[in-house]
Amino acid sequence: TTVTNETSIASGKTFDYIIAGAGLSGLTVGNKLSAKGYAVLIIEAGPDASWNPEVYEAEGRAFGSKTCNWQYPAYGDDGKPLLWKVDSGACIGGGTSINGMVWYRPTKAELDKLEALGNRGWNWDNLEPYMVAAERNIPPDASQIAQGAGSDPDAHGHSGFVNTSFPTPLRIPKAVALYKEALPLVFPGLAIGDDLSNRTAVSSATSMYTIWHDPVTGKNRRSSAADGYLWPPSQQRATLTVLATHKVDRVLFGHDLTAAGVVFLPTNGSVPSSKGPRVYATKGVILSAGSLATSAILERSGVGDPGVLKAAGIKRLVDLPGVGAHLNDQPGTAAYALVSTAYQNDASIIDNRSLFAPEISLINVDELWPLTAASRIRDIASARGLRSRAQSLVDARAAANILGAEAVLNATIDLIITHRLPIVEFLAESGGPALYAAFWPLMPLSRGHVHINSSSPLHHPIITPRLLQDPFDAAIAVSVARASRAVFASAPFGDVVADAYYDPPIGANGTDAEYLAWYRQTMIGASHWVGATAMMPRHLGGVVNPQLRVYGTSKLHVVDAGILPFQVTAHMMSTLYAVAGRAADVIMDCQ
Ligand SMILES: Cc1cc2nc3c(=O)[nH]c(=O)nc-3n(C[C@H](O)[C@H](O)[C@H](O)COP(=O)(O)OP(=O)(O)OC[C@H]3O[C@@H](n4cnc5c(N)ncnc54)[C@H](O)[C@@H]3O)c2cc1C
Repeated sequence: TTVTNETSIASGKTFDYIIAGAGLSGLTVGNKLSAKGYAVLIIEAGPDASWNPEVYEAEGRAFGSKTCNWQYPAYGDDGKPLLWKVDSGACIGGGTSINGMVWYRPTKAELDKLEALGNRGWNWDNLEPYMVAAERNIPPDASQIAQGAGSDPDAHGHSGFVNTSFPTPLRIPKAVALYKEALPLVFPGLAIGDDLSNRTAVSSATSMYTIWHDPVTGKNRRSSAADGYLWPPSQQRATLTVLATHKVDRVLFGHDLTAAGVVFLPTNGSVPSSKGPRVYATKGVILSAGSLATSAILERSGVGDPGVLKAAGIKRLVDLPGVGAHLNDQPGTAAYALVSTAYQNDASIIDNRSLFAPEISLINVDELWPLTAASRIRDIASARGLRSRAQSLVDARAAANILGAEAVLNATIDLIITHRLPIVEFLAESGGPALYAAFWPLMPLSRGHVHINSSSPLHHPIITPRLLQDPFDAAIAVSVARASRAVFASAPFGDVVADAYYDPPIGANGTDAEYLAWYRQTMIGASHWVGATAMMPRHLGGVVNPQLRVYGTSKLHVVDAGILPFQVTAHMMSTLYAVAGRAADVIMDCQ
């Protein structure tokens, strides 16, 4: 495999396939296509950062690090910048080079819902084998099992390329034991188990990560998409070329809007975009630049909402208002409890290591609202149509998007009500002088958008997250924030916690308005962006069809997190490796 920064490797040349973005999806698809003998070029905007311990050491990355991170600005509806920046992978490996590495699987119900939204073939039965194929699970050892870790062999793959395992040593075992005792007291019915990938039996467990333990250095190492699909000696092949530090500007179309290649340029801006070199593809162009960048490439190529294209000075080729609409992420924040001084130096309670969230709990409506679940569900079910209409009118100004928003909303409500899928993720942690919980609504109904406002590929996309705009999301946020305080105020923490209401200093009698105001002030996106190029029927505001082909074009596909129309109730990677694996087969079948 050739990996280079040299423009000349691609300039003026012809490949079978060109892929934009060497992140999770681009590397998975590129690996599979090149294995079949196709000549594949992947163009990645960022560098190869595999030499950097911030990337390869699982615990080497400081929070908010700029290494391999676009740190995109985000904006409110008023166009003013928000206080937080959006983390997004910016080197070979994409998000998997900087992410939190948490690994567990989604459920059958939600993957089947992809198909129910009009995407034939995209269901659990077809995707699960790809999840299995991607993973190489390393079971816990006896001491990890004794501390609550466990791995159900049926819920994992065992001979893939992405390593999954528990950290050595496990983190904060005494605190995790207290969390396991306290959480079901506050969320009655929560099923504490040993493997969150087996969701038929478990809804809270010790976390597993995409890591492996290196006995030579004694450190936990990240297992990124590049570690799995690009660097291994067994995966080297003459048919794969990766051009790093170059950005795809736009797609070149031939006759009948058939994708024929791309214009690209060095990410450092050393070549003006009007002079960007071209590279050609005979079989297709695949956009895998991620939820936050693929829609920008489409828009610069003339595919998108006519209003957006006009404002950016781009000639319209395909009227596709779903591009950049339906953007969705989970709004997260954290609440802290002060640990009594006697325990502040106890490493089994506070270790200040950075493998995030040693215990993860997934909480459903009955557990969040034990006394009022039925009436809450009635409220949300009766308001569903009105809500999506109002929201989408603000978002996208297009009829198809309103219908699409409604279809997604109905699907989500069905998953919450009929399948009792979780609505909150609760992550147990400690740090500094405190124990703390981070949390977010897991399947938020609010939706934002991401668009360009200029034709330059060197300008960042304009991300408008619109987190917590929907009243249902806001109600969940307030309730889980309150519940987090109750966890730290519960009997199991009696000895360890000195102040359950340490930060924010809002007491048990704080009002909903106070909790909501604090939540809005402190929240950031959980980095699980989906929806910007949704796989849905075109009349619902979809951008790609079930073959992942962009509507109105030929030989142009999107394969990345943006094609998911809604959140899954698991961190993204397990689903995305499966989606990308199947996508490669679907795209080859199109030939
Ligand atoms: C901070 C953070 C923490 C996360 N934690 C977890 C976690 O614990 N568990 C989990 O499962 N998921 C987690 N995720 C989410 C997960 O990493 C992403 O969902 C996943 O990487 C998305 O894959 P993708 O292929 O869509 O895009 P990415 O992996 O982001 O890849 C897109 C690539 O395209 C490149 N690119 C962008 N624009 C262009 C262009 N114009 N031309 C060429 N290349 C371009 C980017 O540099 C990037 O390398 C996290 C993400 C982040 C950012």
